[in-house]
Amino acid sequence: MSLLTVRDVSHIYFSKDAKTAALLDISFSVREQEFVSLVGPSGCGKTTLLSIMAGLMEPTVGKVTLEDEKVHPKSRKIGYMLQQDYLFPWKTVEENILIGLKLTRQLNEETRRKTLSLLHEIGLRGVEKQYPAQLSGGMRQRAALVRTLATDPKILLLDEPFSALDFQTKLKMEELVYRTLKHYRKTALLVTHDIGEAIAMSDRVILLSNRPGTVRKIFAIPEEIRALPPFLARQHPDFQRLFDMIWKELENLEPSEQRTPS
Ligand SMILES: Nc1ncnc2c1ncn2[C@@H]1O[C@H](COP(=O)(O)OP(=O)(O)OP(=O)(O)O)[C@@H](O)[C@H]1O
Repeated sequence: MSLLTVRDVSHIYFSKDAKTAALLDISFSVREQEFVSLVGPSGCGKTTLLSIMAGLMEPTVGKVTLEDEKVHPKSRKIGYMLQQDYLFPWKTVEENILIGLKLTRQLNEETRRKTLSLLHEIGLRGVEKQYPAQLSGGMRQRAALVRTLATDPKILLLDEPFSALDFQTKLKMEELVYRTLKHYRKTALLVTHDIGEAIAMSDRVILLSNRPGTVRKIFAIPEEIRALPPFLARQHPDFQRLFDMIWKELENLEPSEQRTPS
């Protein structure tokens, strides 16, 4: 069943002396418990599309619905995780991960206990009273993941959440996010520049064209790769074939100076 639907979305940025067409006629849907990635050339409108899906921006044309209702920025059904963790530096880890619950008036003994137990499950026991500056980049992103999951959103929108991390930490975070979202049966949409990450984590990969971004192709990841966690998925014999297929499509789209494999 479709959880989130993007229907005929186009977006134009208007400024004083210019018009920038960012997205053109985008339609797709995300099913419950599905993990979908969005990849595409730099500047093709991925972040714009994610902001529209989060209800933070109104598209020029078209609409996005979540469980058949138009998305809006205050919806508790949407969780957002970004490249920067945006933890409040003056608040402890515990205060940070409980902030969404507090703001949405859902904080009680049970939600507090559940959130702290999630913090412990993902390996952050003992840091509750510490401040974000005392944690490593990977630990901060883990805390940000707990904060996002605390309010029990229906869908998580992930905007390059691992791109600021070193390679080893990034692989560990991919694994952790994948396992946590599968365990809690969450639906997710990931924007990434990393084709390997998209294949390893997703059920489907949507490739956008150059700006204005349109849906160029949707790749369904074969069951035998989908069933594996990211680390093992990357070692599957068909992984490289898929990577090359998407890379080739992307390469045809990129301006020539940007053609370097990631
Ligand atoms: N506020 C804005 N006003 C005008 N133009 C904008 C604005 N925000 C984005 N754009 C333009 O819209 C296009 C799409 O931007 P967007 O950030 O959505 O792309 P992206 O695919 O996420 O980029 P990247 O891969 O580099 O992160 C770009 O050409 C960008 O310059």
